[in-house]
Amino acid sequence: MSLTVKELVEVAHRLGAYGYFPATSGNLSIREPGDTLRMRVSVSGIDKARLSEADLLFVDENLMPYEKDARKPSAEAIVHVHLYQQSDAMCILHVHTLSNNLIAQRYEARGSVPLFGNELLKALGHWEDDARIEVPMVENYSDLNKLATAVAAAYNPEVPGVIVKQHGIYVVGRSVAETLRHLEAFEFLFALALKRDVHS
Ligand SMILES: CSC[C@@H](O)[C@@H](O)C(=O)COP(=O)(O)O
Ligand SMILES: [Zn+2]
Repeated sequence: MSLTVKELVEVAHRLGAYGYFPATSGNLSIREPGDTLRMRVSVSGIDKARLSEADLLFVDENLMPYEKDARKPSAEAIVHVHLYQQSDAMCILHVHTLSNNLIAQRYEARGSVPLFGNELLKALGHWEDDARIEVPMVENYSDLNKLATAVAAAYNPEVPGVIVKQHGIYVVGRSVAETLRHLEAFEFLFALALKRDVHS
C-alpha cells in the first residue's frame, strides 16, 4: 500500500471514530501526482469508517475506472473532480457532521460562515493578527453536476473548504495530513462558534 493511500485509510478510520460518517455518508479521495487528473476515490454507499485500500477506486476525470472494478465510485466523485480542477489540492475529505450542518443553518441568510477569534485559524493557514475568514456556502443541488459546478465556483484559495447547506463540507489540502488538519480545525471552530452564539 502506498504511503498516501495508507494515510487516507487511517484518516477515514479516525474520522469514523469521531462519528463524522453517519449512515454511510461522506467520501474521500486523493489525486495521483501528474498533469492528468486521476484519483483514488471511495466506493459509493459503504461505511467509510471501515474503509480499506480496496475501497478506493481508480478513476479519471470522466469518472471512468482506469482499473477494472464493478463497484461504483462515490456519487459525489464529480464534486471532487471539479474541486481538483479548480485548486492545487491533492486530497479531499467530505463529511456530514452536526456542527457543519448547524453552522450552515445559523448563517443561511448571510450565505457564508464567519470564523474569527481563535488560535486554530492558524491551522487553516491564517497566521495574521485578528484573522477572520468567511467559509463559502452553496445550495444542496440534487443535480450533482450543478452541485460540483457551484462548489468549484465558490471555492476560495484562501479558505480550504466549501460548505453545502443541509448537507456537509468539502475540505481540500495539498496532502492527506494537511487536509485532515483543515477538517479538524473547521469542525472545532464551527463547534466553538455554535456554543459562543448560544451563550452570548
Ligand atoms: C448516504 S446519504 C449521503 C450521500 O447522499 C452523500 O451525500 C454522501 O456523502 C455519500 O455518498 P457516496 O456515494 O457514498 O460517496
Ligand atoms: Zn455528502
